[in-house]
Amino acid sequence: MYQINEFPQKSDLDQALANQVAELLTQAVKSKGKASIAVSGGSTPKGFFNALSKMDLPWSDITITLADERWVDFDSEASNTRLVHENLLQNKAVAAKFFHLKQGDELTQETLADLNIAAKSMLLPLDVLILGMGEDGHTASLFPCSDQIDEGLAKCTSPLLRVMPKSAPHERISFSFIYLKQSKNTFLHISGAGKKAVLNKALADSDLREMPIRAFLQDPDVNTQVFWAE
Ligand SMILES: O=C(O)[C@H](O)[C@@H](O)[C@H](O)[C@H](O)COP(=O)(O)O
Repeated sequence: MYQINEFPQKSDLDQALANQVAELLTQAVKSKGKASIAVSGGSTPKGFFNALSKMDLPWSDITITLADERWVDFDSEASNTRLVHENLLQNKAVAAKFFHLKQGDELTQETLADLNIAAKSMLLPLDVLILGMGEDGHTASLFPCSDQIDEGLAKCTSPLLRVMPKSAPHERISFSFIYLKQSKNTFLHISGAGKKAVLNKALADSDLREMPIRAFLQDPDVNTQVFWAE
């Protein structure tokens, strides 16, 4: 399921999303003493990150992670971890904890197994999930072009999986759908006419492997809040 929330301009969306996420994280810390949020990389979220970073939250009780990460070093321009550190782990949010998806040099089976154990104990289920969407309908690193898409969408798999997309650079690590769908609150953050057209295409059909974002729009157990601005 989904609801579409449209905003006149991106700055209005960024602030509205930051306000809603701030409220959800505050409630989670009040009720269980901690909160976890997974955000996405890309060019869309910078304004949202900046707005959220200035909010007065119990940041030391909040753990931030990523829905997916390119398996590159921190100083790479392609690093989502670097993007989050430079734009979200700033201002008041500098006190937040960060769960690194990229740990070590190689994404070996042992590394993945250790990360899965740590993610289950420290993060899951997520209180807040912020998804992006590519022009091909991918979300996180659930890419239609990858050989791992069936595993990524599978009903029974581990929280994290290794993905080698054919239409995007870098080896990646991504949370799987079955674990992302358990998030207490799921948002799809997109902007521009192009992404609205991709969303409409996703809503017009049902093949999940063709457009993995459909899994978050169609699943009756997920209530995805779409935040879109021109
Ligand atoms: O690692 C990534 O690339 C992201 O997690 C990815 O899922 C992103 O959210 C979309 O590709 C949208 O990216 P833009 O915001 O740049 O369009």
